[in-house]
Amino acid sequence: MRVLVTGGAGFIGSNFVRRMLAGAYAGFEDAEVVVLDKLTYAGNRGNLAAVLADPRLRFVQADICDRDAVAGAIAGVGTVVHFAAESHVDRSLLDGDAFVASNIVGSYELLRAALRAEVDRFVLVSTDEVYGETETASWTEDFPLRPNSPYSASKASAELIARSFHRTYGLPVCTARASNTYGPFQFPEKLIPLFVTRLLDGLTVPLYGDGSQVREWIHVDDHCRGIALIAGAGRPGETYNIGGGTEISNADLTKLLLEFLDSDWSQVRFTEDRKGHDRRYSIDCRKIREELGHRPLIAFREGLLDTVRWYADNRHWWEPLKQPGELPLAAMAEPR
Ligand SMILES: NC(=O)c1ccc[n+]([C@@H]2O[C@H](COP(=O)([O-])OP(=O)(O)OC[C@H]3O[C@@H](n4cnc5c(N)ncnc54)[C@H](O)[C@@H]3O)[C@@H](O)[C@H]2O)c1
Ligand SMILES: Cc1cn([C@H]2C[C@H](O)[C@@H](COP(=O)(O)OP(=O)(O)O[C@H]3O[C@H](CO)[C@@H](O)[C@H](O)[C@H]3O)O2)c(=O)[nH]c1=O
Repeated sequence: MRVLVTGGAGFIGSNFVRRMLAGAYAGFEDAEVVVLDKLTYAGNRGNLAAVLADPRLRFVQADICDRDAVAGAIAGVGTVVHFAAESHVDRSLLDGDAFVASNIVGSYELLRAALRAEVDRFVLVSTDEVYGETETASWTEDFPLRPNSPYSASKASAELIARSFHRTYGLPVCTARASNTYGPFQFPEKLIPLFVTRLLDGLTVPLYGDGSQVREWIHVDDHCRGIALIAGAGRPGETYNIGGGTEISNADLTKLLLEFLDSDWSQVRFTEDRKGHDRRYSIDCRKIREELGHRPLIAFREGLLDTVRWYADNRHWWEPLKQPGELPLAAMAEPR
């Protein structure tokens, strides 16, 4: 069986490819993997260093908007797992162009190619951010989509196009909406790797607003296992939430990171809030648990501590990725 993994050189995609080639996913033990990745600022061939020499892996550097490249990469593929996207909310607030191109147009191109290639399964990796924000409820899959950032709106747009391909043409699409994901190889722009790498450098960390916003966190291994279960046995046309079950405010998460890194609250700088900042994300994951037997296996505190250790041990990986001054909100952070 051949599996096309778009965005396989990014954070979650590279973890997924390494685990798949290690035989971690039932039904995919003999899979050949084609990685299709443009290698944007967030993509790094080195993320796949452990498996690049594996003869079952083919790496194609191309844009998912490139029709001919996509047609070439998808030939002979049975399952598509579509991770490739612009993924950082703050960047989408500065400039949405790449988000519309990659997340909407690119997803359309892949769906179009998957239809022509008659694939058996197309997993669209979406996000819980498409629901917007919630005060008290935990979202089930049938909650309305109310995305609030250009990023989440672009992801919701891809979902709607995918839905139309299922309804109109019968393309066997499944959609996954996972919560905030953490673990090794995450680009040091998202909260956890940004704060960990800055604290390792002895710098302050920029906490947006009053730090009371709540996110639900899942370890990347638990997220990827959910995606593999959906790829193997998800029902076509269905959407599955994948959550970690740990809700925590950004301020409390920051306290944990300070504790792990022997730092204190004087390292925290409150900054201007993110525009349109969603207050709370929370998902109900009964559907994937009952249908596919998925539940998170990695406890948050242990997973977070392992992740902190990984960044401490892998400075050579993140040191070249530090980009002072590029992000809009980096203006609020001290220069590196
Ligand atoms: N990180 C999270 O917390 C999280 C949570 C839920 C869902 N997701 C979704 O999971 C997917 C992966 O997220 P991530 O955090 O690993 O992202 P990432 O930014 O680390 O990686 C994205 C990858 O996609 C590639 N890419 C981007 N545009 C491309 C294009 N036009 N053509 C080909 N490749 C392209 C990049 O080079 C990179 O390798 C995304 O679809 C994201 O929306 C992320
Ligand atoms: C980068 C940064 C973030 N924050 C806050 C904003 C959020 O409330 C919270 C987490 O921010 P981020 O790490 O950027 O993640 P968030 O915006 O929630 O989005 C993530 O989680 C989503 C899933 O919920 C994914 O779809 C996105 O791809 C992923 O980036 O921390 C800060 O307070 N300071 C910061 O410097």
